[in-house]
Parts: sequence; structure tokens; C-alpha cells
Amino acid sequence: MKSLREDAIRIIEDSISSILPEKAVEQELKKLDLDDKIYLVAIGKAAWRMAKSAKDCLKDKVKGGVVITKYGHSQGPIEGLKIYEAGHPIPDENTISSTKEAVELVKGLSKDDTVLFLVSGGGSALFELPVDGVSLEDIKNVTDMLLRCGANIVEINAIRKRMSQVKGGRFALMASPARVYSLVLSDVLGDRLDSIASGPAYPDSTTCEDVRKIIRKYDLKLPRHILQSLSEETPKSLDNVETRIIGSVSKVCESAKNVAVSLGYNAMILTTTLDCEASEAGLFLAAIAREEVEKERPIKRPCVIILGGETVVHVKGTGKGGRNQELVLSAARGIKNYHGAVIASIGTDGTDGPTDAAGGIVDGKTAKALEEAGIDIDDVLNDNDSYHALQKVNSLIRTGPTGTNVNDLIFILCDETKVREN
Ligand SMILES: Nc1ncnc2c1ncn2[C@@H]1O[C@H](COP(=O)(O)OP(=O)(O)O)[C@@H](O)[C@H]1O
Ligand SMILES: O=C(O)[C@@H](CO)OP(=O)(O)O
Ligand SMILES: [Mg+2]
Repeated sequence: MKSLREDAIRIIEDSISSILPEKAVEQELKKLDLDDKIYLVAIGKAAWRMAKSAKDCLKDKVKGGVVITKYGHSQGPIEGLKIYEAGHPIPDENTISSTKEAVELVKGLSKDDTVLFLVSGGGSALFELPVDGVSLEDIKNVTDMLLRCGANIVEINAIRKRMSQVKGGRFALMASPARVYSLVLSDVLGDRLDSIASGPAYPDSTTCEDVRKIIRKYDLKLPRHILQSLSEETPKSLDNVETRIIGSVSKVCESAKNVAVSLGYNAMILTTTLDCEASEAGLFLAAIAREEVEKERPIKRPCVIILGGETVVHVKGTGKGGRNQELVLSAARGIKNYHGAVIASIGTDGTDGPTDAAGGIVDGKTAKALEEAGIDIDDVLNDNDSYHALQKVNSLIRTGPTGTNVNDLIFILCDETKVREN
């Protein structure tokens, strides 16, 4: 064991590197034993790693392929595949042009051809071709509105699916009569296959009626031509698709537990479905940390209490930040002057919100340090400016793009110190 902060970083780095998608893709492809004419399409933040592993495994069986990932997430050329980077979370011109290439690749295939579709989160922004009457500008505006309103990913994607020619099962229809084998890395809680990357090759379980409810719930002001596109139903069954999930937040939580145990901590996973408002989650975690420091519950120290999930933020301010940074900053209020615990939270993709940080880490000294720097945590949270506050007290975590994407990893790490200052 080293310092709590050092061990926390070690847990994050080692748990992510042990769940990178290469091995899972290889194992699944061995089981599938696909025929010889394979066309590969990979989308999402983990697309490059998934595609590289598939190409290494299938070699010349792959007759062509398109990989679309977020800016900064490609690790270079892969022989025989076209690699593109595009905008995320808001799509851009490169999203459209590279999606067109993927569509060209699969249109006109025969029933003897196979499409290997490698899907990871981020795909909704990176894989997009709007329906007739909807422009890229429209998609950008609606995406921005949806990401700020506090809607969860299932609700957001119910709307995105209908504005798109490739989402909500429609891409699989385009590839028909070719068979589509879809390997999916889940970044949606509950592994809802129709929501991950907006389910381009999965029957849509959401309906136009759901969409109307979501519009009312968040009071979304949408122009008439967008509303028109949202009234068009998506495919409810597909007969040319087979789908396997190859990873999710549970795996990274298990992996974090194993790393922590190997460092000498007692470990428990509290939940893998944390999905409330980020700042509320922060206060809840702080309450658990206080219980550990004062009463050594729910587990004997030294310990780690692990949570997986994806919280939400209603972005009302003009600051810079992300849900993981907001969670830990909020938690810092609740563990002020409680020593012997750190609280860390990161996006496993390595980017939290529109920032260069994966998340943040706080302890009992963080709130005081911010006070001394003249920073009021409540004001910062109201302005959604967690990034600058955490930066000021050296509490951002930076990993760079990791090449995977399985939601967020959150934990409380405690040593045997039992100190509560007044
Ligand atoms: N200033 C901010 N503070 C907190 N959260 C923010 C801020 N700006 C955007 N967000 C949140 O960041 C989310 C997008 O972040 P990102 O980490 O890219 O998500 P994901 O990993 O799910 O793709 C949006 O849903 C939005 O709610
Ligand atoms: O692409 C998407 O729809 C979502 C969920 O899969 O991913 P992300 O939150 O990373 O954009
Ligand atoms: Mg997400």
C-alpha cells in the first residue's frame, strides 16, 4: 500500500488496462467462426481497439472496413481498413462523410456476405446520416439540447434514433440481406442493446409515444420539421442480426475490486447502476465515507467501496466540467475534515464531459483548500464549473483516451486513519 491517492490512481489505471476490449473481441470471434467474406464496420470510442483485434484475428477474411471513432482515439492505420475520426458528443461533417462510407460498404451486399459490426458508446454522435428533411445543423442543435436537459441516455437516444437513417435498427436493414454479427461494448446501464450507440443493428424497443412523453417531460422546444421526423416508427424486428455483449461496467468494477485486493484492501461492490444526479451521488458517497471513518461500516478498513454507473447533470451554468468531476466536488463538501478516505470518480473512456480530464479525486482537505483559494463549492456547482475548481487544488485525474468505454467507475478508498477534525 502507498498513499490513498497513489493507490486510487493505480486502481483506476490497472482496472482499465485489464478490461481493454481486444481479448473479448478475439474470444467472441473464435466462437463465432465467421465465413470468408467479411465487411467490418466499427463505431464508437472503443472502435479502433475493437477493429484492430478483429483484423488481427480474421486477417484476409476481411474484405473491407470502416472504423469511425472520436478525435484523438485512433492509434494509427490498420491494414485494409479506412479509419476516420469525428465529433463527439456533438456530430460534425466528418461524422456524416465517414458514415456514408460505411453505408456504401454494406449496401448491395448479398446473403453470402457477413457484416461484422463492432459497437461501442459514442456511436450515436460518430455514426450519423440524418433522415430526409433533417440537416446536420438540426442534429447538432437537438443533440446539444438533449445533453443539457438532464435526460438519461435511453431517453436521449429514443429521440436521436428517429432523426437518423442508420440508428434504431435501420443500419441493419440497409445491410440486408447480408448477415450482421454485432459485438457490443456496453456503456448503457442495464446493457440495453437498442440504446447503446442508438442501436444501429438492434430492434428498437422505444416508440413514438415514448418520444412524445420525453418531449413533454423535459419541455423540449423542437421545430415542426424535427417533430415530423420523430413521428416515423423504427424497426421492431430484424431477421439478419446476431448480437453479443462483450463488456460492461460490471467488468471494470470487478477488475477494480481485484486490483484493490491485490494492494491489500478489503473490497466490496456497492452497485453497478448508480444513475442519479451527480451532485446528489457525491453527497451520498460522502455519507458512506463518513460512516467508514467514524464507525468502520459497511466494511473493515483498509477498504474500497466500489460503484459503477452513469450519473446525470442538468447543465444550467456556463462553466466547464463533467459528471464525474461534479460528483467528487460535491462529495468534498461532505467529507470536509474527515481524514482517512478519498473519493474518486472517472469516465472509463478517459474523458469526462467536454474536458481533457477523466474525472477527479477528493479528500478531507479538498474543501478547505478550495475555501482558502476563495472558491465556494456551491457557487461552482451552480455554474457547472467543476473542472476549474478541481484544477486549482490539483484534484483532476487525467488518463487520456483509454480505448474502451464502459460507463463510470466511482469508489471510496479508506486507510486505517480515523480522524475527524472539528
Ligand atoms: N460544464 C459541465 N459540467 C458538468 N457536466 C457537463 C458539463 N458540460 C457538459 N456536461 C455533461 O457531459 C456529458 C457528456 O460528457 P461525456 O463524458 O462526453 O459523456 P459520455 O462519456 O457519456 O459520452 C453531457 O451529458 C453533459 O450532461
Ligand atoms: O453513443 C451513445 O449513444 C452513448 C451510449 O452508448 O455513448 P456516449 O455516452 O459515450 O456518447
Ligand atoms: Mg454515456
